[in-house]
Amino acid sequence: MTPVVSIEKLTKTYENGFEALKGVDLDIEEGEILALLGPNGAGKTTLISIVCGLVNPSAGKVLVGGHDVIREFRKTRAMIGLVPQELTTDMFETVWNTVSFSRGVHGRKPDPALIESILKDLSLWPKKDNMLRELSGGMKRRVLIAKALAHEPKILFLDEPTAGVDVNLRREMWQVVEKLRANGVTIILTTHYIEEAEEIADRVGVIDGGKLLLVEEKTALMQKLGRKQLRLELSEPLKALPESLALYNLALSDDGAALIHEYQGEEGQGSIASLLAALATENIHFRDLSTRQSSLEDIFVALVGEKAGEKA
Ligand SMILES: Nc1ncnc2c1ncn2[C@@H]1O[C@H](COP(=O)(O)OP(=O)(O)OP(=O)(O)O)[C@@H](O)[C@H]1O
Repeated sequence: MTPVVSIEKLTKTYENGFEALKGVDLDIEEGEILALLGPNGAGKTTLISIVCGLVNPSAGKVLVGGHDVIREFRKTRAMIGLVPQELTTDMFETVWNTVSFSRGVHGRKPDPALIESILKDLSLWPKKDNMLRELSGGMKRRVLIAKALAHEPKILFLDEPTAGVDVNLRREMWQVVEKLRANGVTIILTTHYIEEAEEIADRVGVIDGGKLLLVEEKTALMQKLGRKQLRLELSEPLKALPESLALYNLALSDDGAALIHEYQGEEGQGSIASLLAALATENIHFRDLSTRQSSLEDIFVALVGEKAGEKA
């Protein structure tokens, strides 16, 4: 399938000499939700801005729907909706006018029925005649999305859609994103919240220092890099691990009261059965057991290191 966005060897050096992107290659498939994760200053906004034609690349090529974002800017921009972090529109304007105006800016003919359905989808319909300043923070965020959708883009970029919002609103935003995807919109979002990527993305890209460290299916990524842990609470504490258990990836807790077995993805099933048998042979009994799977956050921190850990 031809990617809807194709980014090739993209670099960006700002005027002050700062290299914000260092050769990024990325294909985005139609209809997917891609989450770009990365610490502050990683290059996420720069990347999005280039695709949206707001920042010029230093080298490389970006195609949107097969069109070059520089030479065919009008065509590519018309296909893209961009949801920035903050509302910069006139706070004394009404919701209806703000969203309708945005359609006009992109050269599209007025379509009140469409604006109505966008506002209804985003639960903004009852507020259509309210001024933006009269809306709650969450409603303002939804107006940003409505504005970006008013010209019927095929691709929607969301720059940190849930930064600084409460848990309920975050869940609500995720539902909005899901609904858009169901309508066939391709969605690219940047986020600091790993939980967000874990929850809604089909694929996850990790950017750090201007480089795309990886981009992979979320579930495959978690299977491949995610570690699992089995913890056995022992009936009697142990002073040391018996030698016969050395071949299992086992650790004894500091107080000797628990055994911790780490394994990767699917390899575990077989090893757990034989570990339990070996414990029985050694006459080691346990009173309880629990398992834990490493999250996308663990994977991300391991990849990007402490810098990301502080942010996450
Ligand atoms: N106009 C500019 N001139 C010089 N440097 C810039 C400019 N814009 C961004 N940068 C630098 O490029 C790097 C990448 O910035 P960018 O905004 O793309 O990061 P980001 O991943 O979006 O970060 P954040 O999560 O904080 O929004 C940063 O170090 C930033 O200081």
